Amino acid sequence: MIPLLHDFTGTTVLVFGGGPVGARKARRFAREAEVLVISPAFADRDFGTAELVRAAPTPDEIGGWLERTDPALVVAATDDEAVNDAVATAARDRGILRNRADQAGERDPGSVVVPATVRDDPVVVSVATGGTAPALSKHLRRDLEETLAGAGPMATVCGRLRTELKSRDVDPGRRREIVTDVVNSPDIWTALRTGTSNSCQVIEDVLDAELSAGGDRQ
Ligand SMILES: C[C@@]1(CC(=O)O)c2cc3[nH]c(cc4nc(cc5[nH]c(cc(n2)[C@H]1CCC(=O)O)[C@@](C)(CC(=O)O)[C@@H]5CCC(=O)O)C(CC(=O)O)=C4CCC(=O)O)c(CCC(=O)O)c3CC(=O)O
Ligand SMILES: NC(=O)C1=CN([C@@H]2O[C@H](COP(=O)(O)OP(=O)(O)OC[C@H]3O[C@@H](n4cnc5c(N)ncnc54)[C@H](O)[C@@H]3O)[C@@H](O)[C@H]2O)C=CC1
Repeated sequence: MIPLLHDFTGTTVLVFGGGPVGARKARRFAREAEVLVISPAFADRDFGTAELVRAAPTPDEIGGWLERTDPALVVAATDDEAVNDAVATAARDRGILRNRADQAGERDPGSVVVPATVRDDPVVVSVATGGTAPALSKHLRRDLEETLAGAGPMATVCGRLRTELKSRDVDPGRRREIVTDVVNSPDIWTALRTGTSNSCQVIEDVLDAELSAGGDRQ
């Protein structure tokens, strides 16, 4: 399987199963998509902004739900294997992405897996174990949360610097050098992590240093 980032904005994600696993998947996709959770009962969990629909479809009713809701992705997270099978088959027949929460290993072409994910926007890192050890994915995700502290603001700094340097016609070689030095600077990482400097201050400092160095060179 090959990891990709998929934009779900403006799409519907349909989740079958309102247990803890359905809730976790619903929360995940609700940050971007309209999520509908279909289930006869709902665990006392956070489903994010998902819409909860009380129903217990039989396997031969699953296709109808897909036709009516036209989802970009369907999640099979019920405790009924026949229903999960029907969800996977109905989605495959219609060319819709599908995620089975109750299976690992061998799966249909076109199926997707949900990795453990750390976000410090705009940075995102995901971990998967080929379905072998989801608990390990979770463990590594927690470790990565610490390693990645400050990565979001660092990405913001680099992005704004690139724009600023381009608009000032700094040559591409020098631009790359400046951005690489910023990414490798332990002082800037510490400043962003501890909050002693924010992104704007770091950008201002780097640009000031570059402009005065440019002045010296002339
Ligand atoms: C294949 C996959 C399909 C998919 O769901 O996409 C899948 C399948 C299964 N998971 C099972 C069990 C557990 N899953 C978790 C947790 C997570 N599982 C997630 C993903 C995936 N799980 C995909 C593969 C990812 C990979 O390759 O690593 C995470 C990363 C993402 C998310 O779900 O959001 C999320 C952590 C999120 C986080 O915290 O960051 C825990 C730990 C816990 O709950 O605390 C346990 C119990 C401990 C254990 O068993 O390891 C079982 C057995 C069920 C049973 O025994 O009945 C199956 C089915 C089977 O193996 O047959
Ligand atoms: N991928 C993952 O991360 C994990 C996957 N699992 C697997 O996922 C499945 C779900 O896990 P949990 O949420 O803990 O189980 P659960 O048993 O707590 O919840 C299952 C939900 O499915 C609903 N349901 C039953 N029949 C249905 C139907 N016809 N249509 C729609 N919903 C229906 C139930 O009302 C219940 O809300 C488990 O059977 C297990 O195989 C379990 C742990 C982690």
